[in-house]
Amino acid sequence: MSPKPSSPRAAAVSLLDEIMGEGQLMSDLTERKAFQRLAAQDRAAAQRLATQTLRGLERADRILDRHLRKRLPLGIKNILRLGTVELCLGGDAHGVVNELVALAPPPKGRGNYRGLINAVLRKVAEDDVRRWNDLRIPRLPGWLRDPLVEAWGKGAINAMEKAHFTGAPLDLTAKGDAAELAGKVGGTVLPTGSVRVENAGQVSRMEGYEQGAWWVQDAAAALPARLLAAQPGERVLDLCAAPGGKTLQLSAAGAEVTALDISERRMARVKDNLERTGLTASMIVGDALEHEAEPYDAILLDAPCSATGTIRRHPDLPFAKDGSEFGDLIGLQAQMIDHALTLLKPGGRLVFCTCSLLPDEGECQVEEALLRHEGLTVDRTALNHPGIDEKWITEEGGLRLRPDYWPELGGMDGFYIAVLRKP
Ligand SMILES: C[S@@+](CC[C@H](N)C(=O)[O-])C[C@H]1O[C@@H](n2cnc3c(N)ncnc32)[C@H](O)[C@@H]1O
Repeated sequence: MSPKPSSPRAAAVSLLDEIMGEGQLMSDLTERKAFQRLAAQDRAAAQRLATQTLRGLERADRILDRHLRKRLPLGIKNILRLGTVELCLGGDAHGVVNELVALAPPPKGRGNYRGLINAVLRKVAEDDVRRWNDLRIPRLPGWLRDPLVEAWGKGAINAMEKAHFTGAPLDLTAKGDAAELAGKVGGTVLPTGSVRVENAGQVSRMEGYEQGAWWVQDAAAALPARLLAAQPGERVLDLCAAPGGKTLQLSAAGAEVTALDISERRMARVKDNLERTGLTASMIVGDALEHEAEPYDAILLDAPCSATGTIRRHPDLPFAKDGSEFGDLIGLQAQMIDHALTLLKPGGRLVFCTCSLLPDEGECQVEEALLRHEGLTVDRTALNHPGIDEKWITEEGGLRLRPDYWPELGGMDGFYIAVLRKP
């Protein structure tokens, strides 16, 4: 069931239905016309409701299991999940229950979902709200938890799940001076140079947005371009560029940047971002594997990947995906590394990175690239950057970033980064 998104709650339930029922990602769904027809504040509210429901889904299901005797259609279950999470997070019972009851179809024959939703949510409001904080931190689904436990151990995964449940603050990259920006937006400068803002409101209303003084970019996602350390006038290729956070960093460093991405729709966002910030880059819509050009001084390859490092910000991913596409992505990443090396000058540097927690998309890719390409080396000295903890450096000389790092500062996205040097 997919109610018309006439209100934030209706839109949030539709998002949940399509994420869990059809394997769609929230970032794609929120760009659709039906969603865009909502007012800006309703869109934000719907996303917030769907996001908090996904973060608390396991807890909601544990509570609901005590009240439900039979399997329900996904749409009805999602109404109950959203209501349970809202009530447990302090939502007003009267308003929440009444509106959610109306989202179910009217009673027909023996099916009365409205009556069921009303009865169950009222019980939740009376009996279960106080239990919420005693329930365990929601776990990742087995298809993702198992390989991650194998890679990083149970303790680390528990800590990552805590970070996923907590969510993420807003991180900005300054076009100019980070300390000055932090002062203007009421943020703090992180050890690696990003600016972190707690409890930020609407991004487009923040100081400096219109002037393009900064862009939104997680602290971990800002590191690949920092480690590439582009010099003024260098020819740099951003091989999978959209929506363009790293392109902006390379351009702000004074490099002559070519930004390439296969997606025309996503490249339009690179264009918007360049316009807002007053930065420049040549833009190409095309397949990275087919790109030919004069050799570049440096290449940044932020390859398409499982995005499992971004679950703090995108809690829909574990519910929309099941890992079946990851094998193809791993193959594509290796092909991209090989092709990127053909586009690089001798002595040039290739920064390979993925926002993934899976070693197959990080450490293993680099180990295998070193075996395939004689003379290719990992530049460990490039990791000599403020804020980088030695413990993050991997055996092969890359950088492993995880959501459970910096817990006292508010965490970071999961990422893998390595700076490779062509012989
Ligand atoms: C991780 S995202 C890049 C994020 C970007 N670097 C940033 O910082 O904003 C990966 C990108 O790879 C692009 N992509 C996927 N397959 C590609 C291909 N064969 N050639 C070029 N780009 C591709 C996707 O469209 C997506 O925008």
